[in-house]
Amino acid sequence: MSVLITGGAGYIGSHTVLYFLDKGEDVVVLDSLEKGHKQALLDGVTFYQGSIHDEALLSDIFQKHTIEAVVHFAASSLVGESVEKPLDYYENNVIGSHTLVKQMVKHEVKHIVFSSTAATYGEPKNIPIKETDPTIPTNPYGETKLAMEKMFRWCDAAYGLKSVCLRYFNAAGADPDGRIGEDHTPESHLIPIVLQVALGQREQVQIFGEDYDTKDGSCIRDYIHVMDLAEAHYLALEKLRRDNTTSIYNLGNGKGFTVKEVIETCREVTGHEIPAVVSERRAGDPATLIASAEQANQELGWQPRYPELKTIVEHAWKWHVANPTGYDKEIAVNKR
Ligand SMILES: NC(=O)c1ccc[n+]([C@@H]2O[C@H](COP(=O)([O-])OP(=O)(O)OC[C@H]3O[C@@H](n4cnc5c(N)ncnc54)[C@H](O)[C@@H]3O)[C@@H](O)[C@H]2O)c1
Ligand SMILES: O=c1ccn([C@@H]2O[C@H](COP(=O)(O)OP(=O)(O)O[C@H]3O[C@H](CO)[C@H](O)[C@H](O)[C@H]3O)[C@@H](O)[C@H]2O)c(=O)[nH]1
Repeated sequence: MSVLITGGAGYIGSHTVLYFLDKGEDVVVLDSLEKGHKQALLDGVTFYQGSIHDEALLSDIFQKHTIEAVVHFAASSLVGESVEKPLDYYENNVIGSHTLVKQMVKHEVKHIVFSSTAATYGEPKNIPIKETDPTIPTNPYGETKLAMEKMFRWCDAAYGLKSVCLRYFNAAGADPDGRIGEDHTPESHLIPIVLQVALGQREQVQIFGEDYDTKDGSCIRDYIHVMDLAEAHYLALEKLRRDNTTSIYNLGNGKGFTVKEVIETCREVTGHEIPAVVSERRAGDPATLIASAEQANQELGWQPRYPELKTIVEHAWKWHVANPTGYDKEIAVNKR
């Protein structure tokens, strides 16, 4: 029995593949490589380069392998881009997932673990945010993820497809052993951008707004280690196998850090000065996003192993120092 991991060559997907392999799972990866990296896949992974839109390819994969469950990362996930190109986001995230799920139903695959996001909440009513809080997305990206969550609920009622939707807060860090890391082009996430400044690849980091209602005026986010996310996917799959029920969980540390605190931690870890300038707010950024992950703690038995921001930055820094230009130019094929 195999687990199909879509988007498995991307940042969070590749770390999850690593975790699943370490757990002895048989993994099949489908990724278009539009954003992902072949080099992020270690030896021994069965890999198909292609799209979740490709029905024939999906059908082929479901016929060739005995797929027990799907872990579905493949998506477009830039908030700003989604505002400019909503139709692209509906196409890749909603229509793409619809095509995938249709094939799952056809081939009687009954379990899916889905990458959802804190962006489903929009501007939060309460901090920390609970799964039962209102979901009113402020951008098309969050809206498409919420649409998928709802589709899964109806698919449970109609076809018995059981899903676990994981609403991640801010993924960060890298494999502690330095085998793989984060390489997005263009990079939009705070921590890798700050580390690129430390590496001398950018002159400075921009702080998007310092007039928010927070302790130092910059936005607060809940940063969660990518390997802790990977583990949560495994625990979600185990829960599906055990209980066969549909559910939704927040994944975060329950602790928030301002943009300025993140930059300061990066200065401590790297020993570099890291110039920062304050610029305009970025459209669509809520002031504060902090997860209540109590439900995942209790029902999945999930406890983050690397909750400290310093550790998260240290692991990211280790990979960036070893791979200053990311995968394409520096890294050879990884060996487990
Ligand atoms: N990074 C975060 O902080 C964060 C937070 C919340 C949710 N998420 C979600 O987690 C998932 C993974 O995020 P990531 O940061 O690893 O992104 P990523 O871009 O690194 O990974 C996504 C992968 O999916 C692949 N892909 C995209 N469209 C595809 C398609 N149509 N067919 C096949 N492959 C396709 C890309 O090539 C890429 O390898 C996404 O669904 C994202 O929305 C990410
Ligand atoms: O150069 C930068 C980049 C980011 N930021 C700030 O740093 C914080 C974190 O920004 P990221 O871009 O790293 O992450 P986001 O919080 O915007 O988004 C992440 O979390 C979201 C859920 O909250 C979505 O799921 C999304 O996919 C995921 O990337 C934000 O306040 C942002 O304004 C800066 O100040 N300067």
